[in-house]
Amino acid sequence: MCTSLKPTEPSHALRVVITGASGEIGMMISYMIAKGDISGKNELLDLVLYENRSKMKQLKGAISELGTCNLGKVRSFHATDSLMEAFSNADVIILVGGLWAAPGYSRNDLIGVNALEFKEVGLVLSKVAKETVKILMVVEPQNINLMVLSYFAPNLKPCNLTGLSRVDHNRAQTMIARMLQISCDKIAHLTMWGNRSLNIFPDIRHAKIEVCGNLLPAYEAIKDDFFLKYKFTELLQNREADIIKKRKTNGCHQTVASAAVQHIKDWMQGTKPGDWTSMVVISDGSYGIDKGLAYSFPVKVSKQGEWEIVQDLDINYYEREKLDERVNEIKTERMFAYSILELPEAKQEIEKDEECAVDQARATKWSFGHTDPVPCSILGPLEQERLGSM
Ligand SMILES: NC(=O)c1ccc[n+]([C@@H]2O[C@H](COP(=O)([O-])OP(=O)(O)OC[C@H]3O[C@@H](n4cnc5c(N)ncnc54)[C@H](O)[C@@H]3O)[C@@H](O)[C@H]2O)c1
Repeated sequence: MCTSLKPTEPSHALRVVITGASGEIGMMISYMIAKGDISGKNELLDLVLYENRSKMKQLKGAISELGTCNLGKVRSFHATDSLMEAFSNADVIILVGGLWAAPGYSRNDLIGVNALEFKEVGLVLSKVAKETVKILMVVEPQNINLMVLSYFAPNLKPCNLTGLSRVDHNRAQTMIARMLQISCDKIAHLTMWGNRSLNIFPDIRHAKIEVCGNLLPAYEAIKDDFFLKYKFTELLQNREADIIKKRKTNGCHQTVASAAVQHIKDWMQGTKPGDWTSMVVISDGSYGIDKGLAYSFPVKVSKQGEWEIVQDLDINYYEREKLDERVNEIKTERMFAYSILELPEAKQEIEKDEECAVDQARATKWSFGHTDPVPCSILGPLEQERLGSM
């Protein structure tokens, strides 16, 4: 005979934390996760939504609404303005709260303010993070914020930390799919290298497209080398600004939210067999990228949720240059963040850079000049028409 009227629930639920949860992107991510977009078949969720104290009223309102959506996967909702409380025992942490690149803010403003924020986040994580926690950095610039966080939470290992480069990965995949009038899942082996900036470097040369059951190199399937080499990157770089202008909005919230949720799902359940995705991870020195630098690589994830960098892609001279440009950009921004935080590494890097500058000046005498082999051209009306509807 049943002696209790309380229904039984499994004792374990996945504890997922979202910061900046009452913002545009945080709200969308919360909804997608609450309806089960990242959880396994029978997995329940405890959803912890963190906001600044000044936003608690809005957050509680947002939770009231989510709570009436009949989203079957959620066992509990919890709102908090305490990082310590939010991060304790968390299985997944999605960091969305932070300053964004609103008009009037420079990239350096963004780096400076967010560096101070992620110092605090790192310090709290160093005290309460679970050994197995999965942390996704959504706030820009993801690479720098991730390195700051990791500096102040040295107990976290690279396997705990990733950043979002899936936004541009998804955009590139969708743009190719629309060009060929096929579904996105027919496109594999795309990579966004480095960081998310106006100089994003998409790698289409290694991409494959499924045609009649066979995987063809993208260049062979698309048959427009000029477009792929010289115009695709430019289009991708302008994609966000284009959408924002057309929609008269301040950001591509759906794009970022769905990329973040897909990133977490892949990280928890594994990438598609035979394919990979793009993730910002802490470099182990692969492809000659400095060890310890947060950098977007081709990454595959096992069914057990362990990521690894895809190895042995051949990198040509032009790609090498682009990869190294990204490294230099990230290192310069890291140095700026470290100097705001008055870290000893900033001083050391400045000294090292000064030595390098002297060495370079000496070496210039013997080096021969190199110019970028890719001219950056403006789109012709035909391409604009062709891509206008994407
Ligand atoms: N990875 C990407 O490709 C990409 C693209 C666009 C935006 N973003 C990032 O997404 C983030 C959210 O964008 P949004 O459009 O939702 O902005 P939003 O302003 O609508 O929301 C941001 C939320 O963060 C909160 N917040 C601010 N500082 C905080 C702090 N110190 N701690 C916790 N919460 C804090 C705010 O209260 C606000 O609710 C931005 O920081 C932006 O950098 C990432």
